[in-house]
Amino acid sequence: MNLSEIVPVKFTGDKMLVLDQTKLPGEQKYLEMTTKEDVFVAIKKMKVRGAPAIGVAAGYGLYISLRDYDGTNLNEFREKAHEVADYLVNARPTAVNLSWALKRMLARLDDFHGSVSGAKKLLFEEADRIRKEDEQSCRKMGEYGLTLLKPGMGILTHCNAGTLATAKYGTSLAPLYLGQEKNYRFRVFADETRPALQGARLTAWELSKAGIDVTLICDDMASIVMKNGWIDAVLVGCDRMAANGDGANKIGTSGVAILAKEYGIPFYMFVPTSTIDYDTPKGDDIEIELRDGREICEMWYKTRMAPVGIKTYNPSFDVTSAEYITAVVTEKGIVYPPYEENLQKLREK
Ligand SMILES: CSC[C@@H](O)[C@@H](O)C(=O)COP(=O)(O)O
Repeated sequence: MNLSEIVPVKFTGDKMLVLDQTKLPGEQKYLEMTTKEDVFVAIKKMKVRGAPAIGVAAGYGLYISLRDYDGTNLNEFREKAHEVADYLVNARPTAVNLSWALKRMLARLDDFHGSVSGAKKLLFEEADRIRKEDEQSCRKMGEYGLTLLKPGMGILTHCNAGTLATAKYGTSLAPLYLGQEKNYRFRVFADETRPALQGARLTAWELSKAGIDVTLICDDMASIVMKNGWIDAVLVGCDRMAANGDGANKIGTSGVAILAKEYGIPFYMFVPTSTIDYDTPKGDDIEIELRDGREICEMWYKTRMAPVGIKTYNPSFDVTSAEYITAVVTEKGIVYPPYEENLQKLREK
């Protein structure tokens, strides 16, 4: 498969299109985004999901929400841009790439002096730059990540940090794609990742489409595949890494990390620098999204999975404590503990 065939967010002509990931793997359907509400709902309902892809959607989303502004007053245009950003930033709380991308767009706009049409052009160009940089950054993470792996290794994944979650390649799946080009023959075990099934619906789909050997397991099977000796490394993405190296990722990730430590298996977290939040000192300070309980009981299945009216608790992410992370792979290189100190050094690179 050519990875360019799977693009979660794209601009075709003057249309912003989002691949509706809630329909995958059954249907590949693009939705056109024409308003800020379309973009907000697409992010909230996880039609576009994965931290970097959410950042890309936010960038283009800001642009499409403002391009029909028909005034000529730049200050008023800026105010509107801040209003739209304040709205979009609330679509989901955990992945820092959402606020990171919006802040970056607004900073460019605030520094700009010229016409409103020039400001619109600048916003589009900045959104496009965020997308292109993400693609390059994923490629670099893939190259660094591959240096940690050997041909034939067994790999465990959790959630989807693949091409569907980024501009291209993915973060933690990028080394698998680059390894595939070199005939590394990895054997991948993909956790299904309840409740939204990103592992089953998305990771298993994109890896198998690429011809990579992938076996789908339920989340509660991670321990047995580790015990069987089938896993040589765990590769996961990240939604927000605190300054001390604690990393929030899809619910269940911290359990996988604890298991990996128990079995002596390296646990690698792939974190573009756009996902590091230096303003958040530690994992406990990261807001964990709580989602609708219907995801647990009915949403992804044809029949109900639980009694009507059952109480639910549905946190969408958890924080893996830095002590369980063997290394953090970024586009600027691989970072080892002590994270507090070594993540800071990345800022100078
Ligand atoms: C490169 S994507 C990294 C993370 O965003 C990913 O692992 C993840 O947890 C996605 O969660 P989701 O709820 O599907 O947006």
